[in-house]
Amino acid sequence: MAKTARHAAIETLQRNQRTGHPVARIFSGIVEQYRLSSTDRQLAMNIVYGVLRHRDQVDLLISRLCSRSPSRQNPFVYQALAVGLYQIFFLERIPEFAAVHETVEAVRRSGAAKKLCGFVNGVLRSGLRRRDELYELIDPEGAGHGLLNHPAWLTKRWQEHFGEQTMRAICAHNNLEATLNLRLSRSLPQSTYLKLLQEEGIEAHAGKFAPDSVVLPCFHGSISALPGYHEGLFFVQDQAAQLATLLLAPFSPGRSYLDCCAGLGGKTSYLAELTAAGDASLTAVEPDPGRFRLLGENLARTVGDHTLSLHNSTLEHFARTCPLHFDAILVDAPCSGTGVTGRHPDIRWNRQEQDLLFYREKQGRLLETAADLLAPGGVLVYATCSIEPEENRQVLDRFIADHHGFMITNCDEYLPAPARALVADSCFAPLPSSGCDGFFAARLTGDGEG
Ligand SMILES: C[S@@+](CC[C@H](N)C(=O)[O-])C[C@H]1O[C@@H](n2cnc3c(N)ncnc32)[C@H](O)[C@@H]1O
Repeated sequence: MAKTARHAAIETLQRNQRTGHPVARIFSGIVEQYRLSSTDRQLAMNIVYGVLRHRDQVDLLISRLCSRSPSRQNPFVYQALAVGLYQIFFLERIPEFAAVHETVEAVRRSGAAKKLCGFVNGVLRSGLRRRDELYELIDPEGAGHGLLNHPAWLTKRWQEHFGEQTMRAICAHNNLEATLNLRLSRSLPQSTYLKLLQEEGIEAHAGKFAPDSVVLPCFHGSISALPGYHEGLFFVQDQAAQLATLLLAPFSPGRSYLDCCAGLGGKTSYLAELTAAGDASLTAVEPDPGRFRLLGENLARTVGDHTLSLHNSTLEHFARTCPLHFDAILVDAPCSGTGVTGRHPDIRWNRQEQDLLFYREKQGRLLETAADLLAPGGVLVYATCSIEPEENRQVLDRFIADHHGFMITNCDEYLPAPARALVADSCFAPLPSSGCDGFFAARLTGDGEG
């Protein structure tokens, strides 16, 4: 039987709850399995991300409308109720009838007993009838003031580190739909691309902080359909990630650069652009085979014939066999991702506080390994998309305590003027509420600074 957007949404949420695997990975498997049309894919993704961004509010609705609490519901039924109620209370463009009917139909097509379909139908209809009263209950500006849609351990530590007001601003930001951010190829003037988007009827503006960035505040289509995709004229990348790459300056001819944790190549490809004028050598390391394949594809699309040396291995393995030293090294370390839980809302529900200590150890080891590959007078940039001190300052403090030759140099002079407001204690440290992703980057230099 054909599967629909609602079924894909319910199934994705259920698998995410059961396995803790990233929603993006689960969803792309489901899209392929169900052969969803692009419209259904878009709707299903909106619903999944929306439910995760409004989890506390949706759970409160379920508690009010059912005698059983969310945790005691059958998992498929629980996610079906969440999907139905999210559409009724948050997606204005979906007609009420479709929200209820399509959700109940998805439950029926999953093979659920008639009684369960009737139960879901009854709860959703009751939600519709009591909509005004329930809206008030979940309104964060009113009765729902305590509903932050983040786990308590995370809001508690943000409150301690940043204060109540900033913690609330971060949560409010994370609960909004994320913008799409592009980094343009340096061969393409920002004004030309903005005009091109305008001609296509796509709303866009220049990024506030990063010089090569363009922000699409409400784009819902396919990225490969944007003008210039196939010509490699842009890379999807948040402004914070773009700015962190600038810290590897200087980009002068003849220097050698190493990207230790290249991932999908966002920063590698920017580095290739920044060094394109000179005769620089660029090396990138990424152990995950799937990411390494995409890294190759992304670089082929955006960087063209720039000479790059790519290694599908861990940094530790690479370091054991590499005879070279590098003038500038980027350690964009694996992390908890608490700075990007607006863009990836599943992260907030899948992480636990003790994960931070696991990451801290791994990040420390990667930084140590990278430092051994640094040429005298070189620059070492340490970065994460976490806003937790364990993964940022604590990693640096431990590293500097063991490596007396290293010190943190102020990021200020390597960033464009508007981004300097995002520097704290010499490090680049924007919070998610600042207008770009939450991020952390420090620029370290050894004896005889480069
Ligand atoms: C934060 S992501 C990097 C994002 C990337 N720099 C970008 O801009 O798109 C961290 C990456 O580190 C990789 N990684 C994990 N363990 C590693 C190791 N031991 N050595 C090198 N890379 C590692 C992960 O596979 C992941 O792709």
